Amino acid sequence: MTRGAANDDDTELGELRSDAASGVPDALFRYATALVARGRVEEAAHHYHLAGAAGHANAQVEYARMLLHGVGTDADPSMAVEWLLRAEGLGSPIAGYHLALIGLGNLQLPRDGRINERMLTAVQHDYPPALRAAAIHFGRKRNEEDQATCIRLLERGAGRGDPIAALLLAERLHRGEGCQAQHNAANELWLQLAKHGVPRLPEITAPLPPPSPPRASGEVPPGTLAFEEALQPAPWTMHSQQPRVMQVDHLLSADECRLMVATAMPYLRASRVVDPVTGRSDARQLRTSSDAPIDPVLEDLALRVVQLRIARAARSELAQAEHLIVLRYQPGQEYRPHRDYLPDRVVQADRPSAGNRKRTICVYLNAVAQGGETEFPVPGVRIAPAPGRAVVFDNYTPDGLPDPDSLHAGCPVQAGEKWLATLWLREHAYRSF
Ligand SMILES: O=C(O)CCC(=O)C(=O)O
Ligand SMILES: [Fe+2]
Repeated sequence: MTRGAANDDDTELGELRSDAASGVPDALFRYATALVARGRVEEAAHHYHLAGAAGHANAQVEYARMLLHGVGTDADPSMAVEWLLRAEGLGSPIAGYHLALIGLGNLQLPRDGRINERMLTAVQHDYPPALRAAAIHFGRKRNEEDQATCIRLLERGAGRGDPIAALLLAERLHRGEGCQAQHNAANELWLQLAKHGVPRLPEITAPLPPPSPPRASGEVPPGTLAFEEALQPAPWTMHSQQPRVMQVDHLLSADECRLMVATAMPYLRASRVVDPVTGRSDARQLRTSSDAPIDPVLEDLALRVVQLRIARAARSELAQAEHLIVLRYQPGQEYRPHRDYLPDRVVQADRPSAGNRKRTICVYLNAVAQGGETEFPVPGVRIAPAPGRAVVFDNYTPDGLPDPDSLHAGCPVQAGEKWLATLWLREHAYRSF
């Protein structure tokens, strides 16, 4: 039960309700927002819809987000796009940001040049999630100008209250990445964050990823937003042909690894895995780590770009990916030998049209002091964690059957922590946008 739902003393809500009775769009919007804060999402969706229909752009955006994620109403991503286009037509840069986010999936909207244009508009309007995504984008580049842009954008985001921008900025200031080291400024940021209950990130450093190969249209000049760079599949080295096991080095930048850890930290819980025999999600002993399944509601554009990059490194589409999982192993924790494909009954119960988990990609997010390798006992392959490195492997044989030889394990961590991001990739589209 939610706080306000059973509370007749909620005078603030009562006042907002009587204001909303006037039918004035902004009053409807404010009432809906108060309802969301009290967890009354069905009523909120209804009132956002009313305000949106009356031409309130921010209500249109909020209603669209509810349609996109099926919160307070049935999920209807194509209707969500229609409402966002309406709001964008009324001049909302936030609507444009959400359209860019949807466009990355290439399902409800084509993944075209509009993504960069919309992002740029949202950046120019100082919308914090857009600032964060642009900062991380420029932070991958090797030239000084883009590195300085990354710092400036993180400063703008942090100044507008984005805790993740502040965390990323503090790490860069502390280490002098893209700027002179400024320990006092970093400490001040950490102090402010701690006051809001935001802990420091674990230590994550990584070399800058290699520059992406030039496009047909030539090099991207500094200062250009070009998200399509994430589409270029990174080269891999083959460890085994049967089953196929590949390694991709320097896939993610330090900012990208830190973003994943920062997003996951508040949601970590003891891991559960699907028991291959019972199909039940209670075999705790198989995986002793903690994990954070990242609900798509939590995905900002930066995290979508990173996932797109990861999916493409596995020669797959973002839409085929199940929801991102971030895992943390502490000393002694491990993921015992297992296979990632699901029992048929689980596939039947969860998006059967997507098929099974054909391929997996795991990305190591930090340097593990000792242990934590990913081991494939059948081909005898062992891959050591390194920040930004990925391991890609097939769970299916080339003839399209579950491959028992895909057996693998996350070896026990002996010292330090291991952070890992996993995308399980289905045979067909799993996501709806
Ligand atoms: O921790 C590892 O190295 C392996 C993780 C894994 O097997 C998975 O996430 O499916
Ligand atoms: Fe696995």
